[in-house]
Amino acid sequence: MELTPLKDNTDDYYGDTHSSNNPENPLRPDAFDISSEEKIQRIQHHFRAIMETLGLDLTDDSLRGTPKRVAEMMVNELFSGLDPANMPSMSTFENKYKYGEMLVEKNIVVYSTCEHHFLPIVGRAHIAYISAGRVIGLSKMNRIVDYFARRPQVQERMTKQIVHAMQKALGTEDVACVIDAKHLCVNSRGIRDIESSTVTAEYGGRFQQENVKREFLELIGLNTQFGV
Ligand SMILES: Nc1nc2c(ncn2[C@@H]2O[C@H](COP(=O)(O)OP(=O)(O)OP(=O)(O)O)[C@@H](O)[C@H]2O)c(=O)[nH]1
Ligand SMILES: [Zn+2]
Repeated sequence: MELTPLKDNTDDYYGDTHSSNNPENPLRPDAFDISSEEKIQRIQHHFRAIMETLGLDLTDDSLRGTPKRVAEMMVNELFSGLDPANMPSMSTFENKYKYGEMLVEKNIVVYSTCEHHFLPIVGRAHIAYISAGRVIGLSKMNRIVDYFARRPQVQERMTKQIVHAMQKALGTEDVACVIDAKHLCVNSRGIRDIESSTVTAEYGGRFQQENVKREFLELIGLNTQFGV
């Protein structure tokens, strides 16, 4: 795995591929050719160079372990959702009780990372579906959010990915997801607006109908006067 050379020495790399229709994260074809252990070693090496470039003394007791700590955190925690091997099993069951209304799993905690600045995204996700014969274990909805959140992300893509995964698992289009999250890249740097948060929504199948959408938004406690 050779690293892509920078095009020049300027501040490029904001990218021009903010494609909203493609819910896949842009991954290199060789993304999983090397092991997690190898990734940790390489990131450790690069992060040490970043710290040294900043002028930090890596012989200091408190800083010595940081490159390894950061590398392990990235590969094993923050970005473990890049690896499809870590996709949670999405156990579904027969809808024996014939529950035909929407089911809402709300206030699911979201910890993700903004792919533009590598700063945290922190918020809540709300998921709903209407069974077409199968029901899903409640915790699986929390797990699927966590899986897609553990990637460098943009919120719009993450919202769509969650809906797609649920639709696939349940065999129905009738799935919706709303995410309300704070982006630390907006809150703690740049414009430094600590109050604003970002709301994204994806409505599949019957959730595109006004009354169904409204019921969902009312159940999760969002003011529907202006729609979302
Ligand atoms: N659409 C979208 N934008 C995001 C998300 N997370 C961060 N951003 C934005 O990505 C943009 C990157 O813009 P740039 O102008 O290249 O970066 P920047 O110079 O750091 O921008 P400022 O934050 O305005 O200082 C910023 O406006 C971020 O707020 C996200 O999940 N979705
Ligand atoms: Zn950002």
